[in-house]
Amino acid sequence: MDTEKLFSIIPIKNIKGVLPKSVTDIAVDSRAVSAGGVFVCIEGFTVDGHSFVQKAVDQGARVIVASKPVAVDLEKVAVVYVKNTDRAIALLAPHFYQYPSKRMTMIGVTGTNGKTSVSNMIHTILQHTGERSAVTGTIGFNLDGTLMETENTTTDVLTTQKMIHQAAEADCSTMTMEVSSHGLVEGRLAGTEFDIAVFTNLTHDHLDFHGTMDNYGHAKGLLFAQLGQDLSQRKFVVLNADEPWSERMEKMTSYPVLSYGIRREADFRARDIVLSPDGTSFKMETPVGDFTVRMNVIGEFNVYNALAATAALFAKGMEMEDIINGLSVIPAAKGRMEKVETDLPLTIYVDYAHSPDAIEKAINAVLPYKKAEQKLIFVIGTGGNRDRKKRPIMAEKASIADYVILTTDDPRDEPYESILSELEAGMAHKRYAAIGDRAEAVKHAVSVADAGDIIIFAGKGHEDFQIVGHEKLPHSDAAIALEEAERKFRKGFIETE
Ligand SMILES: CC(=O)N[C@H]1[C@@H](OP(=O)(O)OP(=O)(O)OC[C@H]2O[C@@H](n3ccc(=O)[nH]c3=O)[C@H](O)[C@@H]2O)O[C@H](CO)[C@@H](O)[C@@H]1O[C@H](C)C(=O)N[C@@H](C)C(=O)N[C@H](CCC(=O)O)C(=O)O
Repeated sequence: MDTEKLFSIIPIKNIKGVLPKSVTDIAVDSRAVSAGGVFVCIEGFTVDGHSFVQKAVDQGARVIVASKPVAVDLEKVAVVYVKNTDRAIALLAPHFYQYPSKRMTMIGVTGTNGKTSVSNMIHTILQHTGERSAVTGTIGFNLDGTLMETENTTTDVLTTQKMIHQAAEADCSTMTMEVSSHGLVEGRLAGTEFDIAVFTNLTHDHLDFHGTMDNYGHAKGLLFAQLGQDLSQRKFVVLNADEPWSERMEKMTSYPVLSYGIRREADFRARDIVLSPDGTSFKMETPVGDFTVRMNVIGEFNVYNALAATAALFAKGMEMEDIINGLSVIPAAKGRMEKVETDLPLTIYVDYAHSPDAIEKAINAVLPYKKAEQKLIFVIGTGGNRDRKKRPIMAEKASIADYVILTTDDPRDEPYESILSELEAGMAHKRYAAIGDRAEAVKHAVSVADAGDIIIFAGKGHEDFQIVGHEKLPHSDAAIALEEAERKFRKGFIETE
């Protein structure tokens, strides 16, 4: 890109050295700098990008954007000094990629729970009708079937613009993004203009970051500001009518609202819901008539997710028949009440639930069809050095299960004992074990299970690691549970080690 054009978008304090005529790329991570590119130094929470300038130069950077003095060979590299590099990259990133969000229908999904499932439902339904679609969030960036890993649910502003650009270049008609409150507050969505904003719910989570529920709710509402002002485009807000926070969200936007729900009046409302271990069916009342929905995913929470996805796609202008057809092929989102395939006499689910509300939803997904003779064994863990207030509330919610195993979920460098004792404080009965090592906790869950029982492993979901200390160790609840179950239930099982 022409350098003068690129930097015309930001206020500059001064420039040292000579700017090249053009630059090839832009990076905020020194490890991602390419020859002839720009490196923008970001002052992070843990490290300061200014300390990686030499690395960026060694990688071939031609221009450095900095807010503090940096020592470089000005014969080879130019330095653009700005007041605030966060602000600079928020402007440079969408400018560099030519505002790609304007080239597609952009759907943003926010809320404490349901973001991943709703986003992936929207994506699957679109693909089912042959539309090219991209989706990004906790599970990664899925561009027309190819999945790429991402660091965060909502990625940094540069990665976000790059992904949107890639989706637009691949001729996707729609991109759906999971939007986290961290992402909104930290400006990771600067330059992203959404057409449809979906809000699912707001329950206790991330209060270590936001401080209060009011701040957390306000952060979620920032998504509505991302709808932009281009009124020639169809714009809608989709709100959960059964969620008390939706009333406040509605006051934060002037765009038309489509509501969905089960318990209260809504534009998209489910009734006659039948929940079973193999799927869910219900009648959906919509502004254009009633439809029968059959889905392979389980639990009432997935009825809410389906309603949210339907309202968003209706807002986009999709035919109801196509939406209903698409809902019938939705697979469980990776790690969201995902049934682990096995012919052993156990029903095992892995779920990402790591907030009190999500735990309640996971348990309620199986209670309607759990037989009296079946035990529900529930394994929960919480992360170390994060939102400690939610720990006892999570354990209290988990107490509905017949047997609970309290453990850790990325303990980081917090001792097991403090995590477990804060969880134990919330337990409403004594039918539980507290085991810090997650692998041992998983094995214990299988050891206390009888044939026919149900086990839910909550917290890790799609993740295949456990962060202990500063190390990211490989870990899979499903793999450990299956191995243990083979040993316990399969006659003639031969130990391989
Ligand atoms: C607290 C927080 O938001 N941290 C985010 C932040 O980290 P940070 O400010 O510490 O940045 P850093 O990693 O120290 O790096 C600073 C700068 O140096 C650069 N650097 C770094 C190393 C190097 O060798 N070279 C280099 O140039 C980095 O690219 C960066 O530009 O910027 C990083 C890069 O964008 C994020 O990955 C990181 O998210 C961390 C991993 C995180 O845990 N975030 C959580 C709190 C989060 O954002 N969660 C939400 C919600 C999820 C949910 O809904 O459950 C999410 O959207 O994921």
